[in-house]
Amino acid sequence: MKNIAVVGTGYVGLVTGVCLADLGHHVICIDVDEEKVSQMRKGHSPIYEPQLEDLMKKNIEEGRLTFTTNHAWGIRNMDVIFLAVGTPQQQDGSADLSYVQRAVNDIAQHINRDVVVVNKSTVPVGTNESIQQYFNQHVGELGQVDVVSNPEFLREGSAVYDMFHGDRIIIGADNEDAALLVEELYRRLKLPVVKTDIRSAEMIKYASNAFLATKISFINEISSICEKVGANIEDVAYGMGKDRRIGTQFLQAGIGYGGSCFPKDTNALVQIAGNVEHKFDLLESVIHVNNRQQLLLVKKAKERLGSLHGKRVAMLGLAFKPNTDDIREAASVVVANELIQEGAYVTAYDPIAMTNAAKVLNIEFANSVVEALQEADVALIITEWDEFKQLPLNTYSEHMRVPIVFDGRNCYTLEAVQEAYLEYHSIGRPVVGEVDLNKYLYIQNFLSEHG
Ligand SMILES: NC(=O)c1ccc[n+]([C@@H]2O[C@H](COP(=O)([O-])OP(=O)(O)OC[C@H]3O[C@@H](n4cnc5c(N)ncnc54)[C@H](O)[C@@H]3O)[C@@H](O)[C@H]2O)c1
Ligand SMILES: O=c1ccn([C@@H]2O[C@H](COP(=O)(O)OP(=O)(O)O[C@H]3O[C@H](CO)[C@@H](O)[C@H](O)[C@H]3O)[C@@H](O)[C@H]2O)c(=O)[nH]1
Repeated sequence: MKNIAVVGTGYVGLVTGVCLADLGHHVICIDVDEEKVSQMRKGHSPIYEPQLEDLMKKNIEEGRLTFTTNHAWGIRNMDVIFLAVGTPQQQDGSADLSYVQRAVNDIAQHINRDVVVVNKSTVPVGTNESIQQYFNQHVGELGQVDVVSNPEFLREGSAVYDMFHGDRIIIGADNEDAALLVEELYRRLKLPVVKTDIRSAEMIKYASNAFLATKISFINEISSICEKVGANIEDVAYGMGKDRRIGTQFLQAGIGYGGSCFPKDTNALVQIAGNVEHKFDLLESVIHVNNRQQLLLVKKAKERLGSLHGKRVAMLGLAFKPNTDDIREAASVVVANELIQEGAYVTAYDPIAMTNAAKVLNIEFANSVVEALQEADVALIITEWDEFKQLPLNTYSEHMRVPIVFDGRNCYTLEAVQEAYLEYHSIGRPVVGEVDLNKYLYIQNFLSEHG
């Protein structure tokens, strides 16, 4: 069992640290954020991620997992140092490597022996070679540093599960011994290992995310055509997915992909290609389709209601996907800002992500689905939380002023909706239960005037 430091305790760093500790290694997690570290020391996870907190507490209690803000304390005498700091998007779409540079500098100052540095941050091709050169120049006689690229493929919301059940572990290294050491760290997981050179490992990460994003934009384009030709996207995707060469996954049509990875990594890959004078037309289209898709519900609602000015809009869901509190690059942010621009009154509800959303959105937040739907003229479903999927469908008509729902995640079957009193618009499927808006509003006005 090894002594391991993990630098950066976000989604990737914390989950990696906790899981490596659970595999029996001694792990110290280092972060510059004092508040986060003090929470984690008490066994509290700063992020919402199923199973994570229980596993953290268990490994803290069993003495294999500690946390610090002190790089010197965390780095010295380690066998392996994992790097898992953020690589956010810059204005021009390229990856911001300043956190990586800072962390590499922090690590270099404290290395006092031979060590393997394993990079889990998603970085442009060639970055890990630059990191290797930096260590060669700055660590000197104190120890030999070998840099290994080990990109991460976990999904938020199922990060712990993915760590233990991933499809593959990618190890990109120029030094065979360093690659073997990293393989050994994960051996107990019994997962397929792909060993390659550093540049190919870096590219595998971007190409994988870009391919998955392409599948999503492709199915979203097909869904728009389905709406016009009278086909049903759910059946189309099911039928396509039955072909094993296509596969069933990532064919869920919706309001586009969000999150901290696909948007930034697709943009970064366009930049990486551009740097070597390759215009990545296909990926640029994928991004363009996604940007358009995120606004689809607002466009449809506007067309249906004439104008959204002064209308009460209930937004169900804010997280970029279920089972996470993350709203980075979430469609909800784009949708809410567009609704405000259109002059609508927006009330949103999300089971977990409202605290994060309140930091960036100037809208009203409700304490429940029912509170969000109260007197609404239209409801938009943004995230497919189970809570929304399991909602009795008459809840909409019982609480909304006009029961019109635009479902961006196809949460309900058309058969179920047909049974309910509801006008239902979804993605790539026919509209169900169209109400006569004029008659509806007339009755509503009559009732409010005459009690
Ligand atoms: N979030 C995901 O699902 C996911 C999945 C696969 C890969 N990735 C990649 O992994 C990397 C990390 O992503 P994330 O979502 O975990 O990031 P994050 O922003 O959630 O966390 C990064 C952490 O690093 C800390 N940090 C920054 N500089 C530091 C330093 N010098 N020393 C110590 N700590 C420092 C920050 O305080 C923060 O807690 C990114 O490159 C991302 O693209 C993310
Ligand atoms: O069929 C689908 C599948 C996903 N999505 C959307 O795509 C986005 C991303 O979803 P998902 O991939 O499940 O979540 P992430 O946590 O962003 O994980 C992706 O990004 C990570 C960071 O790089 C990688 O590690 C993972 O392998 C990769 O799946 C979300 O907005 C989803 O709603 C769809 O619209 N349709």
